[in-house]
Amino acid sequence: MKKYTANGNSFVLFDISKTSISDNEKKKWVLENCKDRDGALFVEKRDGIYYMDYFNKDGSRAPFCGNGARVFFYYLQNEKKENVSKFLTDAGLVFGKIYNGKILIKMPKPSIAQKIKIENFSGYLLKVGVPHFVTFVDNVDKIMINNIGKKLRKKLNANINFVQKLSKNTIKVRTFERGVEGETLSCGSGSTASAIILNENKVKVITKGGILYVHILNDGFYLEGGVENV
Ligand SMILES: N[C@@H](CCC[C@H](N)C(=O)O)C(=O)O
Repeated sequence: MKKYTANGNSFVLFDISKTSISDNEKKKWVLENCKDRDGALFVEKRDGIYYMDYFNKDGSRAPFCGNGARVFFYYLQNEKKENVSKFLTDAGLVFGKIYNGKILIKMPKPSIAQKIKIENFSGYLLKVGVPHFVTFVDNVDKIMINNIGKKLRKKLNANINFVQKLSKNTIKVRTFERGVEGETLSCGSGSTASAIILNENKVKVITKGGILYVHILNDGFYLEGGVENV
């Protein structure tokens, strides 16, 4: 078992590519080893291609994790020395590349954002591999995220992102994550969902765990950030 953080989002990684274990065993490993972590990544191989199976710390499986995908790609490149450019997830095939020492992941194709109003918060519901609610607020630091974040997460069954616009293409984001049932230091798919709503070509996302960049290119949305081996 290895431990990583990616912009403050913390994971354990189990490489089971040479064996296979049941879903019940996976859940047991997650609950036993994720106490101080946000989630777990299982490295597997299916029909000759690497496959990322992601679990939140509460043992629930999620089809995708943006920061987790960066860790997964880092692990394949740097630890397993595998010269691969893509891997499978439950949200589809994901492409990765290394750019200036940072890991860039092409995010799953987002769904069309749906505008809603809930508990006095206007915002957008959209899926970037997993469901997100994005709401713009005046001061993100003033949000009582463990109260209102929790309430919205329950009502919408989504990850909840509170976003403050700092300049044309810089935002500050705090995320209440489903399956962690609390605020994480950053969320890759939540940062991407927030940048998609901002709708600029390159968005700097400031989170409690550090800085992420979301690039909006012709062929899709790319998430850039560091990975630390801890
Ligand atoms: N931290 C992740 C998202 C992980 C999944 C999420 N908690 C869910 O269950 O929807 C990220 O970086 O994208």
